[in-house]
Amino acid sequence: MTAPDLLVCPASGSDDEPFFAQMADDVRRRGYAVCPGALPLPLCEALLAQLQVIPADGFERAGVGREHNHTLNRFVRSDEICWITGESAAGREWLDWSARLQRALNRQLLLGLFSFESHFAHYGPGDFYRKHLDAFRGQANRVLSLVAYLNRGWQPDDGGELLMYLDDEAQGETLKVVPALGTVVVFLSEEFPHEVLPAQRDRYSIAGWFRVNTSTAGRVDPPR
Ligand SMILES: O=C(O)CCC(=O)C(=O)O
Ligand SMILES: [Fe+2]
Repeated sequence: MTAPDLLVCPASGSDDEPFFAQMADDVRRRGYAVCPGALPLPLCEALLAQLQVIPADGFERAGVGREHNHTLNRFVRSDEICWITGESAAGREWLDWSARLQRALNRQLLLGLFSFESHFAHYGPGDFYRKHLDAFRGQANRVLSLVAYLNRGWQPDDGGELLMYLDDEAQGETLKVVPALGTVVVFLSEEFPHEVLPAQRDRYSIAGWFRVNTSTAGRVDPPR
């Protein structure tokens, strides 16, 4: 099992556009991008401060599946989540940043991304999210997954990596992403099974999904 060379995005500069262009290019060429330092540090800090003021009951046990298929399943995932609605300044700043990324991806990849939903996730020591796909071909309108990490000073033996299965069919090539502060991952939701390995310490991230509009008469999807 070998990991491919990582194409690392430029890690400095206040302008997001070079990061967005690199992400679009990587997604076009291979379906995913891993971008250390892509989430601007002031935004990381605002989000970390926001995490500290969310009351304990602001987090809920994460579930699996959508709408009426939504179930809690502790064998699949054991993290807790808090949806980002844009009520806080940090939440709004995050949604603005994601909206700019969405526009850049639409411009460069013509994906027709239409809406975005995202939540904070907290994995306590030992928590996990087993191998899964974020969307299933044919039914899903989740097109592109986005994960941003909010962990300072993550050490190699802290664990908690995102394990991506790059080609499930053939050689079983995988890639481990360290959940370090500011690292952003985007990938085609239907294409890449992935899992979160248990960590030794608290692990914070934001997981989000860009969706296309699959509304038909009488059924509004994405639900609002
Ligand atoms: O936190 C991560 O690294 C990935 C989380 C994930 O796969 C999900 O929430 O669907
Ligand atoms: Fe996922």
